[in-house]
Amino acid sequence: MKIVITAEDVNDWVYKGEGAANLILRYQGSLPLLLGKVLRVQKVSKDETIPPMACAELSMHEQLIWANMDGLAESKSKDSLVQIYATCIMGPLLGTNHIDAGVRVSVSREFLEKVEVSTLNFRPAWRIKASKIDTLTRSALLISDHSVFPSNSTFSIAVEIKPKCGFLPSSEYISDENSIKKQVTRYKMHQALKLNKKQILEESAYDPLDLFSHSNERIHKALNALYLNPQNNFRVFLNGSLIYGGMDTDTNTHDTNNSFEEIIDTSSGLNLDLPKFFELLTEMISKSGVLNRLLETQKLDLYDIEGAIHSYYDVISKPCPLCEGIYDDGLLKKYEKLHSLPIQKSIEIVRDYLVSATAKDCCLMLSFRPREGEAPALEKYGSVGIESVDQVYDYKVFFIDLDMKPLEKMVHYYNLDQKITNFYKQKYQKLLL
Ligand SMILES: O=P(O)(O)O[C@@H]1[C@@H](OP(=O)(O)O)[C@H](OP(=O)(O)O)[C@H](O)[C@H](OP(=O)(O)O)[C@H]1OP(=O)(O)O
Ligand SMILES: Nc1ncnc2c1ncn2[C@@H]1O[C@H](COP(=O)(O)OP(=O)(O)OP(=O)(O)O)[C@@H](O)[C@H]1O
Ligand SMILES: [Zn+2]
Repeated sequence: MKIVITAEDVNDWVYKGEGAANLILRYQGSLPLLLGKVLRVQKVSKDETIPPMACAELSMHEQLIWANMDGLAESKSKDSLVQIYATCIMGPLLGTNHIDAGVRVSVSREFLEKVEVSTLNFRPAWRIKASKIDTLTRSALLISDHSVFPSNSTFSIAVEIKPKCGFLPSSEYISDENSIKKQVTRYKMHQALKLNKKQILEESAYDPLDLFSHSNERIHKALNALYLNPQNNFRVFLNGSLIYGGMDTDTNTHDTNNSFEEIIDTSSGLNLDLPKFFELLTEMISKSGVLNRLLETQKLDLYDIEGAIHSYYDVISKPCPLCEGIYDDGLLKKYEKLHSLPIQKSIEIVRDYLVSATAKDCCLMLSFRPREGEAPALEKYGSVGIESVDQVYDYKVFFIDLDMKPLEKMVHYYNLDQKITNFYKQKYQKLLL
């Protein structure tokens, strides 16, 4: 059945959240087909000088990168691109059972225009300033609401985590002056820059290396740090409604800690105090193994942006402006080695870098509910228990936001990397003085 969403349906769709590139609406109407679904609507930047937020149609060079990749290069619309990319490229890497590419539905221009107005009061001011709904597009993605555990039970809890990059790079192409990148995580260094730009109120103590470690103690520590300073890395939903963390990165949610603890302990019927809540999450993360696959995919970035950027210029057949300004013979030799690789190898380096970028930016949605009675959950769900609680929980884990990153973002990646590293080095040097 072809689904067409028109202006008459606007009251059935309410704001759920948004990222930089998409706005998410939750269905609150009565059509059984749409119950438990969200609609992912594309946005456009209000600043025309900023490159597109996501690939619309593939550029000539992108077609080179994604040639022979399951119909990607031939894909004509952005939605089908998003779907094919999530299913065919990210699926095999992350596990197809953890991926939901959704279905494309038609949306009318009037519907999108009305959504633009109806969501205004719910959107963070800085997001409104930066972007608006793309009213020129004619389709959107209908996806299951993964912040709800699909069952008849009375409630479910979901935790959304944006883990970011979980390893320290060791590429030989990182210049000596940036060797700090091999010792301090990108997340930590970026926090310093974000604080300086007033994008956050305080630096987070979250260390992605803890979350990706195989130590339950360190995973627990990471969750605790995410909880204390959630930014856009941690959110909790009760029955699909946000109860902890915000859509606003600089919202300080410390005041809401008490009510959150009360919800997970008594008022929701979950009966978990905070340490047990984290213990349970830790079990789900460890048992599901999803972070292992995510890390492997992130590690496709073997060359670091300091290496991959040179291959990028070969792919787009432009002289490398970076090599023109390097006077260190040793370093120049290394980069020349990259420039002399066969074009297929350069393409592979850039493609792997982009796939890794998606894996460094996606979110995990872990949803669970206490099992009622003896009945085991469906096979596709996992189950966990912790010693301190006499209860089994059924859970599922889904990745969200597995969008392809545009090739032309490579220059932005290089510039941001240098900015983050230089700022951190400066700060670090100041501290040593
Ligand atoms: O570069 P980063 O690490 O800051 O990541 C960007 C994210 O910032 P973060 O640091 O997680 O707050 C950024 O998130 P926010 O807008 O800050 O919530 C986006 O996810 C962006 O991706 P895209 O432009 O939507 O494709 C992300 O850009 P990509 O680098 O993933 O392309
Ligand atoms: N399928 C889903 N089920 C439940 N909630 C979702 C779903 N998809 C997205 N969301 C919510 O909406 C938010 C924004 O969605 P999404 O990450 O897809 O946006 P984006 O613009 O692509 O993000 P980014 O800024 O990383 O590019 C998520 O952080 C999550 O809270
Ligand atoms: Zn070069």
